[in-house]
Amino acid sequence: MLSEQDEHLQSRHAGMVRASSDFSEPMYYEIDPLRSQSRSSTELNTSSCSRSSSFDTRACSAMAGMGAAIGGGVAASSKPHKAQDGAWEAMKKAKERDGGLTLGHFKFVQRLGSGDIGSVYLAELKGEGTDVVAGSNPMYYAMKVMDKRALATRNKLLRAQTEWEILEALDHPFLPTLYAHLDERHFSCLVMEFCPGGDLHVLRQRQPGKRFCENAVRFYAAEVLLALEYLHMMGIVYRDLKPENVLVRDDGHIMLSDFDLSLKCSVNPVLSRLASVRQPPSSCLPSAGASANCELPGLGCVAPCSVHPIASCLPVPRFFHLHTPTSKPKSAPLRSARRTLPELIAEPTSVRSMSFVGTHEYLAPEIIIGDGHGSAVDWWTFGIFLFELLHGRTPFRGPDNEATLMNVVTQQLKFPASDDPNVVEFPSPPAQELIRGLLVKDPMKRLAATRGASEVKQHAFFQGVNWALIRCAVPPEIPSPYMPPSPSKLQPIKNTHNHKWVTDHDSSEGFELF
Ligand SMILES: Nc1ncnc2c1ncn2[C@@H]1O[C@H](COP(=O)(O)OP(=O)(O)OP(=O)(O)O)[C@@H](O)[C@H]1O
Repeated sequence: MLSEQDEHLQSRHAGMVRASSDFSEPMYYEIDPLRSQSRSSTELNTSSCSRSSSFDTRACSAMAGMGAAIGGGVAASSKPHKAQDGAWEAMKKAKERDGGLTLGHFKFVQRLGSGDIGSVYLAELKGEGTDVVAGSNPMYYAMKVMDKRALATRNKLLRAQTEWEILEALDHPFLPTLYAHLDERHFSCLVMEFCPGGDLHVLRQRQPGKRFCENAVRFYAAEVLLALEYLHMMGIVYRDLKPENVLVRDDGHIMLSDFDLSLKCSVNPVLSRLASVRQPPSSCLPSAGASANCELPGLGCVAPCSVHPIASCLPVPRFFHLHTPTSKPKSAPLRSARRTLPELIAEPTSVRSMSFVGTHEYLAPEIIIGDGHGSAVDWWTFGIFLFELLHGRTPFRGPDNEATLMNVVTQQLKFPASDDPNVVEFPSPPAQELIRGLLVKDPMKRLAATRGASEVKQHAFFQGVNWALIRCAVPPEIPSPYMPPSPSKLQPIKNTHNHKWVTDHDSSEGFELF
């Protein structure tokens, strides 16, 4: 018999409910009635289902855009934060040497997964990474391969185009680097950074009690928060935050993936003087005693208030400022100077979309009600994400999708009682307060609705996080180095759209697609 968790896991990639987009014109509507509850992303349009001429025009220009680089392989524009990246250098070298990139430059090693608009493969750049001294050090990439005909017949061209445009604009340590876009006759391919650590949904299943300790949650949430902050600053509302879309890099840091449901809009970042910094209730601040108990020598961790055993798991991320009872208290002028530091507010507050997009358990009430939504939906999903990482389930999940949606709109948020009789409160009071602030049903009253990420960063739950140095912090878990499957274990790939797939099981060449 399958446990609830296993069933939940099984249904993650099956069962799909999708339809239109942010363009006012609806495109299609598909439902898989066999699945009562799925974790797939949703793209439903609440209006009628006729296709419009304006869609056709935009879809045609999207198709033209995607075809503009046929055969050449368009490398994404410069990515300053990838200056020292070997994968980036190898790609540049191959491109300069051969005057462009094609699918022929890659050896396909295995299928990593598939989503609504394409499949993602692990691909190796042929002939690169072989070093006489260091030996063979293959350059791996994740390649999202989209069948252009399938995209066109399923009205997904604009989705694919949006994802490409967004990926091309990104340059952030916790967001994917687009190394190249290959536009071949049948396929449109996005070549991105490969994350060998899987996703946070899978990683959570491996934790004791299938939930992360609070320190780990703080680490992952802090990195996701920085990624969301950057996206909002770029005028991108992500709309699909869930553990499945948070991938783990080889160094244990995260990468937010999957932008085909994102919304692009304009934003006007402003620098404002803080009137006051939200101070946590004194009961939430780590006491000297708690700090002494939970601190590991040399790790500089501010321990969370909770004394739950899960919250004290090891290793403690090394991304907090050192707070010890012996730390010199900050002087009053320094404290007041910090309080009046200018704050960057880059929240695209004026954006409005009527689309029904997201994942059922993560949908914000305003999306379900259909009142129009904006960037506040990302703060709602951030609250659900925190809850799920801490508790191993989302707060409003019902027996089926319809019940889930009803619960999101009507049910009060409740934290499950701790299964440990010695623990009075889990998660810690600051974690509960943050989640409550994010899961306010009225988007106007939701935490971060106006001041965005800055407001969340100042919350007591993140107290002591060294935001500037998170990238150098020690993550809760570092994945083991990636080992490619032996050629005999490679599975043939189904050709679903009549294009030619060649599998080569007898050689170490993997398989290729044409
Ligand atoms: N850069 C990557 N490194 C490693 N695995 C990846 C990478 N990108 C995607 N994957 C894997 O491929 C799968 C498919 O990804 P994709 O972004 O196409 O769709 P999805 O997130 O599953 O679904 P959808 O687009 O329908 O919401 C993911 O579930 C993930 O496991």
